[in-house]
Amino acid sequence: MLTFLSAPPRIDAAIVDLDGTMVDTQGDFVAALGLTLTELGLPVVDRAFVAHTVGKGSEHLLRTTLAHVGGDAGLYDAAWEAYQRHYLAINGRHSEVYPGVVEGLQRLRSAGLRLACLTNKPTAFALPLLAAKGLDGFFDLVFGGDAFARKKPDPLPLLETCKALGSVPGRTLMVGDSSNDAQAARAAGCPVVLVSYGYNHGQPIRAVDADGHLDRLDQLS
Ligand SMILES: O=C(O)COP(=O)(O)O
Ligand SMILES: [Mg+2]
Repeated sequence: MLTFLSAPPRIDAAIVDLDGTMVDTQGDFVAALGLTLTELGLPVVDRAFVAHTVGKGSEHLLRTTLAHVGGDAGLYDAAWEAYQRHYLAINGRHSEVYPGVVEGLQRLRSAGLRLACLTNKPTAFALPLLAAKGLDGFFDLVFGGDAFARKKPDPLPLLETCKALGSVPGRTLMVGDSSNDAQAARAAGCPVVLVSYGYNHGQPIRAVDADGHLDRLDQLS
């Protein structure tokens, strides 16, 4: 499965990140934040701001956005209610599956691996997005950022996902797009490969320690 690595580990299962790895969701984040900020009478944010800020969950994105546009921290609860409402209404409308993702997931499944999607996005956003993009059928399990007590880059969500998959971390491949995924994988003891086209807080992904870097998920072979 990881023949592009010099010493490929044996893999029984894979954990795949969602935003920036399988689906380019930047447009959904910009749209839902725009509707939320407009409702609150605040200025909107652009794509570049979202690309730098996304990755540590929706609560972090919203708090950072409010601070960036000069919104009072006391607005957070109202903003969170509005953001969830708007995000669920537009979920997937401004998002695209990256080239090679379907083929890559098909390869992982044909290799007999159990698959989980593990994202920092709330589970209630992740499930309908995967379904809308026709990706839900690939996954035995889907866990969002609210599924466990801590989010990536903490290793806890990976360790819990390995347990749920019935697979040991050393044989469970993490596929992600950011240092959150890589740090969580390293701390959990999972091999990790990173895609080159995602968000990674606006930083170069090849500088992030990983077992390999891919330009498309169908390079997994
Ligand atoms: O919602 C986010 O902040 C990013 O989610 P991800 O873990 O799927 O990249
Ligand atoms: Mg990601």
